Amino acid sequence: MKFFQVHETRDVLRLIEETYEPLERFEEVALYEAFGRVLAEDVRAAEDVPGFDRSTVDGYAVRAQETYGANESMPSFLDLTGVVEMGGEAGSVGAGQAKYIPTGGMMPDGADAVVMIEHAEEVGALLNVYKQVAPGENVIRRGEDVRAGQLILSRGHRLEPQDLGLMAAVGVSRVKVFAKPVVGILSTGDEIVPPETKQLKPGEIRDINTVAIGASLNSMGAEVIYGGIVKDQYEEYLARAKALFEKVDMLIMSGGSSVGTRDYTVQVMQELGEPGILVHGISVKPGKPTILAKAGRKPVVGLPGHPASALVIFDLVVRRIVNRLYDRTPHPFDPRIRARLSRNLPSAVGRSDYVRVRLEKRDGEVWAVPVFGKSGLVSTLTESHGVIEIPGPKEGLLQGEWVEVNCFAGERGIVSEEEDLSGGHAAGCRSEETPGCC
Ligand SMILES: Nc1nc2c(c(=O)[nH]1)N[C@H]1C(S)=C(S)[C@@H](COP(=O)(O)OP(=O)(O)OC[C@H]3O[C@@H](n4cnc5c(N)ncnc54)[C@H](O)[C@@H]3O)O[C@H]1N2
Ligand code: MOO
Repeated sequence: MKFFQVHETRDVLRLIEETYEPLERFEEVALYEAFGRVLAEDVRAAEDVPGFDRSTVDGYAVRAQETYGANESMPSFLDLTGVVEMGGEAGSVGAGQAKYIPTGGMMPDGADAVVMIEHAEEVGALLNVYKQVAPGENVIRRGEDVRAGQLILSRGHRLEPQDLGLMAAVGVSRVKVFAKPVVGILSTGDEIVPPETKQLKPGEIRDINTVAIGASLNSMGAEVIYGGIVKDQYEEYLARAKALFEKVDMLIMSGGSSVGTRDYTVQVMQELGEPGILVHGISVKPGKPTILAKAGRKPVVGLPGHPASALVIFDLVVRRIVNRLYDRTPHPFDPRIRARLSRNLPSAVGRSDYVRVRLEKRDGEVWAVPVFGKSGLVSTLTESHGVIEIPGPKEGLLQGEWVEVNCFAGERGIVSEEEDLSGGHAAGCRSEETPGCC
């Protein structure tokens, strides 16, 4: 009799960290091409940013102590000695003097604060100052943003727009990044036909997983080689898997992961090379029949055929493996949103359950409403914004309990404007289109 030797989720996650190694292929790219790429080395600032003291307002560069006590009825009077030009030398401000300075202009020597133009008045060559300023007021100091020698970004960091801006500021115009991992995906099943198929024959279904998993990989910056659909026929499956395996850094197989008589994925994966199968069966629902293997240095994953299972396991397992290829430390907080559970959820002790939920706003609070449905139903995913975990040791969760919703990555988590849940964005979420969840 065949059965799964299921592994605890936490053991599988540890095994992923310990087993799979970073890619050793790098390339150098210009900043303009670096968005979304993962740094292959630490980046340090070679110089201070800003490189000189700058004004943060349009106003007058002064010596702060000469404005002390100034107010509307008793202004300070200073000699106006000139104008600071943008992008040029600023000269100096002596005792009793002031210079006009635009926002971002270089502070003249001797000046230590800027009076905003709203609080001063030019009267010929004199400046009346109506409000005192403290030393450093309205000034960004040299090196206040970044210090020369400072570590600004670490290896394994995925570059966001603000990171590119920071590197531009310190004069880093090209960066060494990990090569995009090339990931192959192969779907198996006699009943699976391409999505373009107009007329399905009895028993046929269109391939959902290839495109959905491919897009999930693209969202992580991977390059995808679509291996197509292969019949449940061992020799053909093995030949196609071997051919694809040669071209990729990681191989994903969808379907045939269970223990049925025509489920050949385990056998095929075992044939790809040593050390072979590491895990067949994880104590999760959905996704129990997941298979993890390694052939040489390359990760090989067998995803359960049910589309909802395949995508939940992508988020739980495959995402982490791709991050290992990038030597990327997971962000300390994933985009999550706290919500209250709308109903009791029982669960089997010893198994981690991942329950799809839709987020709803009721009386000013965000509620997580379970979206039930078998893992073969893909529409349950588009109706949900994320999943909640019921950890292995728990018997379930209670109605009204606060839960953390692990939001689906990218566009799968869109919450429409009418349903705007948080009035803002979840921590770490930068997408304009996904208030509350991203
Ligand atoms: N005796 C047992 N049978 C099953 C068990 C079990 O523990 N004992 N586990 C069930 C679970 S849970 C899952 S999940 C599935 C996983 O099965 P496979 O990975 O072998 O997948 P298939 O049998 O090939 O397909 C399952 C289901 O999904 C559909 N499918 C497959 N590929 C695609 C695709 N690319 N796009 C859309 N849909 C796909 C396929 O038609 C099947 O309906 O095993 C259970 N069985
Ligand atoms: O564990 Mo399966 O993946 O529920 O359908």
